[in-house]
Amino acid sequence: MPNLLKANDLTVRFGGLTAVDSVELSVAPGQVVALIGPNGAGKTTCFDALTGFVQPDAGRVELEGRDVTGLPPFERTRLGMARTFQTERPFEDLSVLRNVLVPAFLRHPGRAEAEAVARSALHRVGLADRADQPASDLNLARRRRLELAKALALEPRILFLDEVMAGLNPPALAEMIKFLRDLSGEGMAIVLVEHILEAVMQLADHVVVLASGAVIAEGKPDAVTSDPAVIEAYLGTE
Ligand SMILES: Nc1ncnc2c1ncn2[C@@H]1O[C@H](COP(=O)(O)OP(=O)(O)OP(=O)(O)O)[C@@H](O)[C@H]1O
Repeated sequence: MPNLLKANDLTVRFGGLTAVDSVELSVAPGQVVALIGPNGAGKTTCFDALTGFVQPDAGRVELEGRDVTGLPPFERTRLGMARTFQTERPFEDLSVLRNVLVPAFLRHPGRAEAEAVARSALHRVGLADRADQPASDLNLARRRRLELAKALALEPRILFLDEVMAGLNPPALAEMIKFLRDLSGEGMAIVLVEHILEAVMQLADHVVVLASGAVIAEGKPDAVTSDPAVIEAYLGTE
């Protein structure tokens, strides 16, 4: 299957620190790729460079063969990329529906169409019955689902999820894993930054391990998590 997303030689420096060091990555439609690695390994910075929130110092990002390296996030969004953030930031006083309408309007300027897209995204994540509540009423698991609904309302072809499972209790975690599996089964490509290895093992088709900004291992979840270099990277720094 041809690649949907491809990154070549992606490099981000902060002063003397190379936070992302010549990373190569490709993602096919429907594929779940997990970026893992110890704290400070460069996962979020790599995400930021892929989605346009940080401009890389070197390298290239392609979406369906088109060079998007210089494009700002909103233009990448228009081309089919959507992301969630490590800390969810809903408009607390707005209703759950209105929170999802904001991204839906980016693609659909007409109210009726935007609302249909927003309601469908809420339905998808199991929040349809909360549409009229203020976002501030939602518990952590539902706030995470709201973040997903906001991303889905952008009608992406590739979703970037930054630690969407952190802090979830076991039933909420299992629900999220099932939901993401279903999405990928429908052809959605997903790139995850995730610390919960149990979720990575269950979800990822391909795991990329970063340490000090560089890829130190990649492959199937089982092979990667038993790789001595990976174990060493985790034990050596945490
Ligand atoms: N804006 C910035 N300015 C300077 N240094 C930064 C900046 N953002 C990140 N860094 C540094 O870059 C390195 C990679 O950070 P990053 O947050 O990408 O790692 P991470 O793997 O996502 O970590 P965590 O798992 O803790 O979220 C770290 O050393 C961090 O301190």
